[in-house]
This record gives sequence, C-alpha cells and structure tokens, in this order.
Amino acid sequence: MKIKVGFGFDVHQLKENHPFIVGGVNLEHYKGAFGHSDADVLLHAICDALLGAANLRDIGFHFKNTDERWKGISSLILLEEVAKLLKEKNYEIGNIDAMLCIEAPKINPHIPQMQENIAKAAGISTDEISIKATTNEQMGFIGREEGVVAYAVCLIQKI
Ligand SMILES: Nc1ccn([C@@H]2O[C@H](COP(=O)(O)O)[C@@H](O)[C@H]2O)c(=O)n1
Ligand SMILES: C[C@@]1(CO)OP(=O)(O)OP(=O)(O)OC[C@H]1O
Repeated sequence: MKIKVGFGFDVHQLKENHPFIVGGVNLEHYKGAFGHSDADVLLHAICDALLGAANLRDIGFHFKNTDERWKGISSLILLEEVAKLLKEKNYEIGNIDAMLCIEAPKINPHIPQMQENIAKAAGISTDEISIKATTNEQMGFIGREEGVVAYAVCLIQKI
C-alpha cells in the first residue's frame, strides 16, 4: 500500500470586529481573522497538508485570492473540494494532526465541534482528526494577538 505524508502551514492577520472562524466554528472574540475567504487558518493548513501529500500544489493554486468566487467563502467548502481532488487521484485520507498557535480565546472547548465539521467536509471519521492548541506565551505577533498560525500533517493512501 502506497502511503504519503503531507505538511501544511497557514497564518492570518487578526483585526478587530471580524468574525473568528476556526475549524468551521465561529469563536466569540474581540478580534477575528482577516483574509479573502473566511480566513479559517486551521482548515487552510489542513487543505495544504492534504494537497501536498497528493502532490496537488497548494490552496492558493486551486482557489486564487483574487477570484471573486472565493470571497468570504466558508473554508469547509474548500476542504470538501480538496477531498474531491484527492478522491479523483484515488487517494483516501488516513489521519490528520493539527496544531493551532492562538493566544486567545481557549480552543479546547471547541475541538469536538471542529472535529465534527472537518470529518463531514473531508469524509473521514472524527477519530482520525487530532486538533491541538498552544499560546505563544505572549511573545511575538501571535502573543500580541496580531495574527494566528496553524500547522497540519496528514497521511493519505492509494485506494
Ligand atoms: N488558544 C489556546 C491555547 C491553549 N489552549 C490549551 O491550553 C494549554 C496550555 O497552553 P500553553 O500555551 O500555556 O502551553 C494547551 O496545551 C491547550 O490545551 C487552548 O485551549 N487554547
Ligand atoms: C483561501 C484563499 C482563497 O479565498 O484566500 P485567503 O482566505 O486569503 O487564505 P490564504 O491562506 O491566504 O490562502 C489561499 C487563498 O487563495
């Protein structure tokens, strides 16, 4: 069986009075992530990990940030499209492990809902989706809440 690994990274700026959507969950916070889409940093890192594993370029290659079709779009839809691209290449997703670097708010209470959202969009079990979070101990741009970061790795296999 051919197994491949993928890695993804994303960063988004935080701005006041913006929605803060992470893993398809709308977090209550005084700041939110800014981007062309809904700026879901977790889903973007996961999309890039999946695309990378299948050697299918990256999220910006498939969904250009100048294309009006993707303006404000839910990244759950982008993840669904990425899962379709992998299926067309006869890959199934094994597991995903992701790390969020977000100073605030607390992510832990929202992880089960994020797992549900990602499982539905990617077509895999919640048990195959791990999400973790850390602060940046008040240091740097993450610590000052100027931005947020996510990393993800995944395994995929040929069907
Ligand atoms: N936005 C966050 C950040 C962290 N967590 C959880 O808190 C633990 C401690 O975080 P430190 O950065 O102080 O090490 C971390 O391991 C997470 O479980 C969180 O839920 N949301
Ligand atoms: C998702 C896309 C497309 O709407 O826009 P953004 O929300 O700005 O996100 P980014 O992580 O910069 O990635 C790729 C983009 O093309």
